[in-house]
Amino acid sequence: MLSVENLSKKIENQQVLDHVSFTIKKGSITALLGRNGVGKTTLLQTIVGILDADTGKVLYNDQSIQANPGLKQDIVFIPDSNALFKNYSVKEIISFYDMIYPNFNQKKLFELLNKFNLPQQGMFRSFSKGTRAMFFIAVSFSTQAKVIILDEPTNGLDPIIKKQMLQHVIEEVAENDIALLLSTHHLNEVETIADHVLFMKEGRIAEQVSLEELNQRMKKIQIAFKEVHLLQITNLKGVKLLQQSGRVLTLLLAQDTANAMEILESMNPILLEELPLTLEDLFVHTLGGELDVV
Ligand SMILES: Nc1ncnc2c1ncn2[C@@H]1O[C@H](COP(=O)(O)OP(=O)(O)OP(=O)(O)O)[C@@H](O)[C@H]1O
Repeated sequence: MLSVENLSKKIENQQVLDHVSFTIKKGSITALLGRNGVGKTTLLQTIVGILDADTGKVLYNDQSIQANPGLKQDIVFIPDSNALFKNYSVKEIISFYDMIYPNFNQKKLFELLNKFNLPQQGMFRSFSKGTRAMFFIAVSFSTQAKVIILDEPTNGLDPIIKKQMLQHVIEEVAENDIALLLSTHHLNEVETIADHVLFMKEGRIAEQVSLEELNQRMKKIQIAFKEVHLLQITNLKGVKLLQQSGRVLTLLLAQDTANAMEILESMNPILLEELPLTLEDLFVHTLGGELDVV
């Protein structure tokens, strides 16, 4: 539905986006993940044309957005900061979106404001941070755009409203065949709602996969041996040590899982147990290094 092809962008001589390509599909939620400063916000802003790409294209239903700006009526972007609207009233913000999006549904907006206990009038600057964030999430779905792009949408939301909001996002995407792309640092939220993940590293997409595929491809295990040297384990192809606690090793089997399991079993472990794989394991594996990645 929305394809990004070879998008590159330099800012002040820094290659912030480096040949980024991926596709997001309707009825699907894709999470854009990456460490601070890898280019997530720049990517989202370049997709929607707030920033111009140096090279590359963004296609909506196979048509270039740059060449057909009218296509943007089907795409809505909600930035992580809504400071731009702080001097506007709710009424003015609604008029603004109503003017830009021909299918803007005010009835739906007021239903959502009601559902989430959000103010229906007043100056935007008088709202709390969480209320502002929720307000714009409600606005995004009310545009009835088919592609929704949210930059760190849950920042500032308390756990209860966040849970309600994430549930609402899942329902909207499924019911209205929306393609939703969101950037976040909160991996637990991604596990709750996303079906695809884009791992971004130094301006490039390091990996795009479905969570289902990742879970099939990788395994996390706990294993302990009486007399096997650690190096014998960590030298095995595709085996990564996540943690060591005495004799007990927590391993991520990232490639050729069946073969790695066979070799490990042949070493007569005194403990071998499969553990649930978390997105944090995958994040650490894909983006490398330390555990304090987000
Ligand atoms: N207007 C700008 N001027 C100079 N450098 C910029 C500008 N915008 C972005 N950058 C640089 O581009 C890189 C990517 O920034 P970006 O905000 O896209 O990262 P991010 O992945 O969204 O980070 P975070 O997770 O911290 O929000 C950073 O090194 C940043 O300093």
